[in-house]
Amino acid sequence: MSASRIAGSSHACSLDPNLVKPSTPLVSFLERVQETALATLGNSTFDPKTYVDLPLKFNLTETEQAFNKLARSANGSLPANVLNGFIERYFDGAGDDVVYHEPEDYVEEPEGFLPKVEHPEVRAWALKVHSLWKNLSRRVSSGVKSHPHLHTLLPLPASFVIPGSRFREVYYWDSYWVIRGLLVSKMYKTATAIVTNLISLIEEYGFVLNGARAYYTNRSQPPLLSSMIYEIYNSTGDIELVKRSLPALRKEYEFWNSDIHRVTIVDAQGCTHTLNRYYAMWNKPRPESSVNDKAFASKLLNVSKKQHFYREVASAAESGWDFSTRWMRDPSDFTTLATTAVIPVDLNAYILGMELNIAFFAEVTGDNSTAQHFLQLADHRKKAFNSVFWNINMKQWLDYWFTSSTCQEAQVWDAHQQNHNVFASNFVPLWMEPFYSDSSVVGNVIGSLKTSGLLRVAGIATSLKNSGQQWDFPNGWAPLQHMIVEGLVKSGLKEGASLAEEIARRWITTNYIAFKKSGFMHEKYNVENCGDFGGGGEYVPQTGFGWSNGVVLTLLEEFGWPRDQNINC
Ligand SMILES: OC[C@H]1O[C@H](O[C@H]2O[C@H](CO)[C@@H](O)[C@H](O)[C@H]2O)[C@H](O)[C@@H](O)[C@@H]1O
Repeated sequence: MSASRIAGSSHACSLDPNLVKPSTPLVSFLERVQETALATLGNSTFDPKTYVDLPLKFNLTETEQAFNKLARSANGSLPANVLNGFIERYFDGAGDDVVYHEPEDYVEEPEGFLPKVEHPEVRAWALKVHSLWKNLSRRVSSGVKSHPHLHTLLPLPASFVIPGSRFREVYYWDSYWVIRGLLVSKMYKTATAIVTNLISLIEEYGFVLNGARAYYTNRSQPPLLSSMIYEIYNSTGDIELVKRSLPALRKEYEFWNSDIHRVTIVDAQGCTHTLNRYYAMWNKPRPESSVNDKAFASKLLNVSKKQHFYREVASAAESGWDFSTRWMRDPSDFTTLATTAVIPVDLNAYILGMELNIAFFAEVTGDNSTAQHFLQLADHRKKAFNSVFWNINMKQWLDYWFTSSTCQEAQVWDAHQQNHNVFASNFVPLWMEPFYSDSSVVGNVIGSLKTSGLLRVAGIATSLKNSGQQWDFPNGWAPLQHMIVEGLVKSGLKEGASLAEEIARRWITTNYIAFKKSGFMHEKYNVENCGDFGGGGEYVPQTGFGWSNGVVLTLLEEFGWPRDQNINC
């Protein structure tokens, strides 16, 4: 459907409306502190996440008692000096429990670093990007390990790389691009340490959490762990890593195929397909954004509507695309988020990747029956892609929206329920071998990508909707474009290679310009007029952020930068 509103009941696909993974008493208490801080300090520079990241100095009971004794005004506020005094006395600073870590495999210029980058300025910049791994490397403090109940930070066994800025902990899908960049930097140990942490989360919680915080235990993020392991194995041949990962990966596969994430759909030919969706085990405000979520929910009239909305919000966070009109029935109304009613193309592409990677790992470790089993699962999913997602007219794969609330029962496929809006995710299947190796599919997809409107000044945008949401135009900085680029290259088609190169050139150039003009770690940079790329304030590459560093280094490795190639637009 091309209309911007997507049909269906507002309660599509709720299983058990009460399905919730309880959070800890510390998280609930810190949400109260967050609420008081907002009432006291006001909205202007308020970051709710800061408050749920505060480590306790004393035990929770004592802290809570002291907090309850503070005299509040009717709206719940405190005098600012009282609040600040309380926070200073009872808490360490947000992030004090995440300490710098000196990566043992970091050297200033690794041997064989980016041989194809000859341009002296670009090379110097690439080395600076490389040096950021040092700035972004962390481990948990010893206090987190000895007194875990005082921290929302989870006690991970190894070091990790954080995205940066307000994100002071390791994130699931960010780690994929971080690891790709670390491999370019020849930092194999650092890359493996990240995977060790993610595996430990599966061992503890049954899945990889959104991020390593107590308030992220109700959801995951796009499942890219098997791809991280695949890339490390490809670079190092570390078969021991593969062996120790396999049980965890199979556990993660079960998580994504459990009742909450699994959906069935009967196609136009009467064949039944099993696919997956995002679904958070949560129906309350996200603790790290509690005050914001509550403000949105305030217009909803009853508790069950609010709970439903909160689950859709948390499920959008599970998608990594928080937030985008992609998940909204009405793009102008945030409370119409309906993430759990969508069967997303990209999620299913990642799970297809997981099936193929598990099959590959089983094969290299000599477990042929597991390999065969997962190849069969991948084959079924490939068929589902063709029947459920593929749109022959648009020549791309489209998200599918449920029509009714009974996603436990198989639904019958209806062409009108494909979402005809264009998103970068519509092209992510190109990253997968069954699709990039099919030259007629790739040929068609290249044509539709070129005319999609997604190709912009900084590469591929995430969406075309100018909604003000983080993952929509003009803010959509798209790490996903790296996957699309890789698929285009792997297709072996000349046209694919030149389109990939063009996308990479745009991403690298605009990131470089942003760096030159405002340095690293700006939250937003307005690329104004970028010569033949166009521009006009459309895109804001986040130079210096963990995953954008990874994308820059990986694209530079693939495409290089000749001495005589212009870098200024
Ligand atoms: O605090 C709000 C949200 O922040 C995270 O999401 C965003 O940052 C992540 C880290 O870079 C990134 O993985 C994600 O795609 C971004 O949208 C967090 O993951 C969310 O769960 C959280 O609600």
